[in-house]
Amino acid sequence: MSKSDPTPTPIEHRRDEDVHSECDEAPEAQTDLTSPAVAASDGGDGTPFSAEDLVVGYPTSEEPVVDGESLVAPPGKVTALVGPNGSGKSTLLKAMASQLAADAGSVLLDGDEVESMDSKDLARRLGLLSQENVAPESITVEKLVSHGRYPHRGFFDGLTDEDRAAIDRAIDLAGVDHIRDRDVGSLSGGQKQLVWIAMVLAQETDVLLLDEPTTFLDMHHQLEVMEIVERLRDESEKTVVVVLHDLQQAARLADHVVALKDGAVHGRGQPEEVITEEMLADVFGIEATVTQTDLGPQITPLRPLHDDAGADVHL
Ligand SMILES: Nc1ncnc2c1ncn2[C@@H]1O[C@H](COP(=O)(O)OP(=O)(O)OP(=O)(O)O)[C@@H](O)[C@H]1O
Repeated sequence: MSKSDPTPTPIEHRRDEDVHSECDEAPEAQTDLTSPAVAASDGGDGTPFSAEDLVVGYPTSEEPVVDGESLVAPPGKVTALVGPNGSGKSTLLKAMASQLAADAGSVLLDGDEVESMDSKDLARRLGLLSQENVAPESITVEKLVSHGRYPHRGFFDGLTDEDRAAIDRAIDLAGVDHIRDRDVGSLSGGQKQLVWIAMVLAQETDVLLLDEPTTFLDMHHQLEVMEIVERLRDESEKTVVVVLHDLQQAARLADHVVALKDGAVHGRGQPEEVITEEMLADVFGIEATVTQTDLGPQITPLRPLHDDAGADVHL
C-alpha cells in the first residue's frame, strides 16, 4: 500500500517500473555468516519463503537500496530483520511482499514467484503489516479488521460465517475486543497498531511479514505482540519475517536473525551467532556488551562509536 493510498486492502501490488535494474553477484559461500544457505536447514513444517539476488530501489534513488541480496526465511520459524535506520529493512520487506517491484531477482513463496501471482491469490497466502497504514474516515475497528478478509471474498460477497469467525479470532488474539465498536480515528497510536495487527491476522495467511509490529506499544503490549507471534509460529507453523528495532526483542523472539547495513546482509544465523559485540560495532556503530544467557544474548548498549557521517565520537 502506498503512503497516500487510504484503501485498507491487506496487500496491494505496486510495481514501479522506473526502478533500477542492476543485479549484483551471487550469494557467498555457505560457511560465510552472510550466506542465505546458513538459514536453509533450520526450517520446520511451515511454508518456504525466500528471496534470491534481489535488487530493489526507488525512481528517485540513484543506486539500488537493496543490491543483489538473498534471504531464506526458515519455514514455520520467525526471522528477525534488524539494522540501523535507512538500512533497507522496509524496502526489502515490501519487495518480498511484491508491494515494490524488484529490478532483478525473485521471491519464492512455496515455490511460486510472488511477482507472477494474482494479487488476491498472493494476499490469501502472504500478509504484510506495513508501517504506512492509513485508515479511512469513520471506520470502526471491527469493519477495518474485516478488510483482512478481502482476499477470501468475491467483490460483491458479504461476510460468510467463516469470515466472521476469522475476524473474531483476530480481534481476540490482538486483544482489541473491548474497542471493536470504536472509530479507528479516535484511538491512540498503540491501539491503532493493535488494530492493524488484527487486520493482518484476519487475513489468515501462511506467511506473515511484520514491519515493526511493536511500534507505539507499551511494554505490556509489546510482550503480548511477541507472544502472538510465538503462538503463530508454535501453534500454526506460520513463517514470519519481522522487522524489529529492539535487538533484545529480536534475540528473544527470533529463530533466525538477518542483520542489514546499507542494503547488504552483514550477518545471518541464530540470534547468538549474529547478535555479537562485533556486529553491534560494525552494523549499528555502537559499543555494547553482549552476554550470552539462557534467554539468549543480553545487550547493554554503552556509547555510539561514530556519528551519522562516520566521524569518530569522542566523549
Ligand atoms: N519512497 C521512497 N523513495 C525514495 N527513497 C526511499 C523511499 N523509501 C525509502 N527510501 C530510502 O531507502 C533507504 C532504505 O529505507 P528503508 O525505509 O527501507 O529503511 P529501514 O531500514 O526500514 O529504515 P527505518 O529503520 O528507519 O524504518 C533509505 O535511504 C531511504 O531514504
